[in-house]
Amino acid sequence: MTEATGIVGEFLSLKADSDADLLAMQCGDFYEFFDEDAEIVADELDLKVSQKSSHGASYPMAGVPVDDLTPYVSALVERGYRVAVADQHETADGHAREITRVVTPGTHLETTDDAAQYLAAVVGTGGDSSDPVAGADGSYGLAVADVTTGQFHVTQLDGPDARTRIQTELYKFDPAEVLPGPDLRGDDDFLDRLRERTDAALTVHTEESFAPGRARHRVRDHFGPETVDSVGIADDDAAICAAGAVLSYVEDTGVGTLASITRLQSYGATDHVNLDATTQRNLELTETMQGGTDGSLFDTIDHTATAAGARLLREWLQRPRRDRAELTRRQSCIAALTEAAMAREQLCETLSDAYDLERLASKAVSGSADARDLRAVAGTLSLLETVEDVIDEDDRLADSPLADALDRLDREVVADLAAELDAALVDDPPGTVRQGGLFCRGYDEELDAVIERHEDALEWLETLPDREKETTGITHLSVDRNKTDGYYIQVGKSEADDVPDRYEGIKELKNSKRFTTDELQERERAVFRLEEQRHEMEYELFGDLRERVAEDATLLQDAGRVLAELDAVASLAIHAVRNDWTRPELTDGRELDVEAGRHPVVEQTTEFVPNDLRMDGATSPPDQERASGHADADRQFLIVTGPNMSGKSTYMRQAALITLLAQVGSFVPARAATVGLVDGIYTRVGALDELAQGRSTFMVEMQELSNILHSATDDSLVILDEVGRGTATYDGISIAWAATEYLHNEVRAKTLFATHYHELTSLADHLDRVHNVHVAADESDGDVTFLRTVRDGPTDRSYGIHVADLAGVPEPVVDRSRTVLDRLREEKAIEAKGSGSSEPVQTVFDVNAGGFKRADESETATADGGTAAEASDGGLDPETEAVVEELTELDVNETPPVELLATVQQWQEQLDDG
Ligand SMILES: Nc1ncnc2c1ncn2[C@@H]1O[C@H](COP(=O)(O)OP(=O)(O)OP(=O)(O)O)[C@@H](O)[C@H]1O
Repeated sequence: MTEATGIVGEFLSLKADSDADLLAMQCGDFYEFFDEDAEIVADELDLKVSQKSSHGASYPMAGVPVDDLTPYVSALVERGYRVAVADQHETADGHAREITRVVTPGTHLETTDDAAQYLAAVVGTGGDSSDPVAGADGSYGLAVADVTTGQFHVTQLDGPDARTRIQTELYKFDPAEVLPGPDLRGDDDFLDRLRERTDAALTVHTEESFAPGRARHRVRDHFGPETVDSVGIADDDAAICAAGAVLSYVEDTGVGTLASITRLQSYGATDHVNLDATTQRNLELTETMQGGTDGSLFDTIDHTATAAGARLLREWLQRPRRDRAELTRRQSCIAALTEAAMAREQLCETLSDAYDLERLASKAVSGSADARDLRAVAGTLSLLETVEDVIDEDDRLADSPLADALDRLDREVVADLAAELDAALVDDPPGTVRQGGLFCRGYDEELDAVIERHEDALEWLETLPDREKETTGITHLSVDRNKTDGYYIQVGKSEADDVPDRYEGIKELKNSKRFTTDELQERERAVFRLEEQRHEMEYELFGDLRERVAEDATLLQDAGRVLAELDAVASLAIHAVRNDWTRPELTDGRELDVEAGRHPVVEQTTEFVPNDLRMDGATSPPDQERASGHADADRQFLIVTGPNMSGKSTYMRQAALITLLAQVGSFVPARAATVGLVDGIYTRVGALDELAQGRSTFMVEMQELSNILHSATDDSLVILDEVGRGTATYDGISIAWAATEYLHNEVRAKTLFATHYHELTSLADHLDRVHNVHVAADESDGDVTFLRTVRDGPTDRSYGIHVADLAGVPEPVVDRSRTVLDRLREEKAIEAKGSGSSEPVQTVFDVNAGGFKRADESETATADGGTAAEASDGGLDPETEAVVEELTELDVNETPPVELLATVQQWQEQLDDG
């Protein structure tokens, strides 16, 4: 094939120079995609493909009008493509095109999603990555930016497990795009985990941008050397490398938002509660286990009025804090708002008119804000005054930290900017900045003069029809304008012959004729000239105004943050009031004492039975405890037993969510609660279907357990649901047993452990801080009533068969299971039911003797002694015999319960067939 030339050739060569997945190239009034790109785009966005011939060859082509590019690029980026945009500009000899920006998932400014959109770089220095579970020593740096709001967070983790911990840190941001440092690009384990845990696009950014010298220079250059020192990362090479790479990437993509990244925020490993991705998923913080957002914690408690408020609230849930002062501050704001009902409503009503100032700041900086955006800035800034009034007028709010939040802003500068924008822009400006109509009179003298002349000229045109009618006597005469003919006089056909000589015909239509005159042409030229002049002047003035706003980007970000914070605490107050939540007492101890606690999500849809939870704070130091050997020490490890479906998981998640909400600064669903602040919440939640999925899932379960045992500390909260269930019973019990001992003796974390292994309950007799609780149920006449009440002590039995019944397992199997269970319980014998004859012959498995006997036989035969054959001699058909044989070989203790049920069902079918 010959090489493409002309416009397609230009497209292909630009494309080859970029590392984007797709290129949109401006060709006059359209952005075109050619060749393969055209096909991909047409497919993704349902565009029409046409053919472009170029020097004998034909290429697929798809295009969108210039003004419509943004939504198309957004849709493509949201589908994971990196889209380069080549703009056309005029040159002395025609025009030229060049790539002006590459829009990527992490630098996409026009996102339609209100949630934060993070671009992250992660860098490792030193350490050995050969141990995938424990991670490696060394230093790992993470920099995370949200170009849509200008947020920029940096951290560095060192020492043991730094690699694993930095990954956990990364997942918390749920990044849209990740730039792995040079050392991590070949690390399959790291990349695999990243792909598993996030939907982030992985991008290879130039190695030089990660180089320590260059990165340090860039970071200092961007934020100022003092900032780097003052936020305490001057010596953190890994963090600096990551930060430098992010800045360089944002600059290279050319989306123009680099300047909106104004504040370097560094945070330490101890600022936030450790919440790994598994725990975020298990606790359904922002998404449910099924993947939807409805029914997540965020969905339940979010009553925010603004997108920025919702974004902040979500961030609070994903990154709970450990700083008691900050949490108490949030609590005090919420407390004041819960009491001041009227003021709260006024505040929310005011906030509902607020726009997303953080995002508007980024749009101003990147030059993409239009006049409506700047009007929104003005309107939102002026709301601050109303907000201040609302707070001032209610003593409870005025005396709370809510008032201090506003004081963080330089109110004079805010007022000046709002006033300037108000004076500049008309109330309802058009959505385009190139066609004038943006500015108020009085803003700029020169513009006013042009506008006046323009309007005079327009008035002459508007009054022209009346004058012409009068001088010519023509009745059906109008003056209009269109793109091709410009201004024209239109006369009805019947009078078209009566026009004066000065009328010059330009077009004939079915019922009318169009004319122009010398004077009209002259006036038209004047109008066009003035129009163009006005558009240009307004465009230029608007550019200046936008730059002026961009200079105040930090102020807008701060103001946006304050409003978002007010919105988030107001939302938490609303939820607390509506659901009767209470302010928890926060302590630096280790207790978790909840009176009449509820599950924040389940209580929305269920008549919830509240439950208490008591885990003690003070702990005797390990040596003292060992020395004393006393058995009734503190209560810090609860083994939760109870029937299936009784509410064990709900109870444990409730404990985790109450702790989490307390560390968000929120009120909690309980009558009263004292929460000792934790450094991390770790959960391992088994799903029943894992049984069916086999060994690999068990492997995952064990990896999660391993992570918990490695990461949790004595300040953590650990929730274990059914650990060890994915393997044979004895293995499972042993693992659960050993994990309990390790957590109790070595890790010493506050732990809740739900289990069906009744054997574990005896650990309470051996380990000081282990206590049993159970979710009570009532059983009478074979019916189980779930009481949903948690009581001290272990449960006395399991109710699995009742659940099998509820789940619709066929009646015969359920009945049969009951019999089998009764027999097992009585440690008597299981009978294998025969069929085929009117008088079923019973073969009996004697649990004590481990062998079979005929029901009418008095002697027990041993399992290995050929008894089945003897029994068959006594009249068993071959199907029954086969079942009996299988039954003989089945090890009840080694078989998971569900499998046991399935086997019983299969036997029944076999016997029925026989
Ligand atoms: N305190 C409560 N009040 C009302 N309903 C509850 C309560 N606790 C749990 N439930 C409801 O009971 C059902 C079962 O709860 P859950 O899944 O916690 O049971 P489980 O004991 O963990 O079950 P399994 O052992 O089968 O995993 C859920 O539908 C839940 O909504």
